[in-house]
Amino acid sequence: MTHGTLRLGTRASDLARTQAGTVADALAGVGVNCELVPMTSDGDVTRASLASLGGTGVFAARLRTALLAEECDLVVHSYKDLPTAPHPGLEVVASPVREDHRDALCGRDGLALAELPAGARVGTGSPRRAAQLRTVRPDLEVVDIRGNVGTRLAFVSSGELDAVVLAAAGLRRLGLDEVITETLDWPTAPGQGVLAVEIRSSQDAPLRDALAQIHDGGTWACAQAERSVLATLEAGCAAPVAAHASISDGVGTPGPRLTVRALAYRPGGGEVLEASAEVEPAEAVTAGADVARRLLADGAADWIHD
Ligand SMILES: NCc1[nH]cc(CCC(=O)O)c1CC(=O)O
Repeated sequence: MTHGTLRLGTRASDLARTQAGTVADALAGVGVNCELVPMTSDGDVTRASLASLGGTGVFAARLRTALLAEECDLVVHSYKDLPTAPHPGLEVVASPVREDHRDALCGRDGLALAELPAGARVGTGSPRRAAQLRTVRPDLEVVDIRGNVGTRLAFVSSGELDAVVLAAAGLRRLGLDEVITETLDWPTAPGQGVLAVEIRSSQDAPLRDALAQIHDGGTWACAQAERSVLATLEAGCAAPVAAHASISDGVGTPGPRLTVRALAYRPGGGEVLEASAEVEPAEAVTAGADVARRLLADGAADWIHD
């Protein structure tokens, strides 16, 4: 690397900065110093719906523009928020070890999902979480919310909502574990809890070598399987789709196995399609595409694309 200190581009939210900070710390551990370059995107400054801003790629787009313009040397995304189409001139090259992939219920008065009274108001901005809530608890009122983690939690502390559902990863990274009243065991969004480090395709071997040292191959294989589901479904991160992969340790067996499970939910809840596969980790992408095609063959497209 020609530069002493690398410029690491991040969205400006507390969570994004914390995520970027974990990458900066990991790089420092392998002898590479970074300074954070926080950037505000349209998605951060408006209350308009994500769809009206041109979809879920708005957060990533700002960082990618800055990376291509050489305003920074690398950027950190939540893999969950990154569109599946590759971006010309850029490459996602590394993911550190995955944080908790699960969803978390943050309820008032310590309440778990089954303990919420009938008619309780539960906030989420995710069509997947809304469909899952409606399936498990059709008697609840699901309320569409937006905003960063602090804004969402404030709906509960203010009494406006009885609970919100958030990614456990974000809460844990922010040190907010104590607001979690239940970790939910339903399947989650492709890439949830995984960070994606992106650089320019033209960048040099020393940077790539440093990133290889903070990379986790198992996390990567799982994320690629999950994203392959999304790509094959031609779904965005706002689709009512869950995909989760995990890897067995391989101890006492011929080698590790990757299991990928994909689900599509009827947006109103109550109906779900499911497919899964178990393969060698090297077959992650093929397995993800395979389970997605089985969902499509079973009629998932109507739920995903409306
Ligand atoms: N779509 C917003 C978003 N993107 C990534 C995370 C959390 C961290 C992660 O999943 O890696 C969140 C917040 C949430 O879903 O509660």
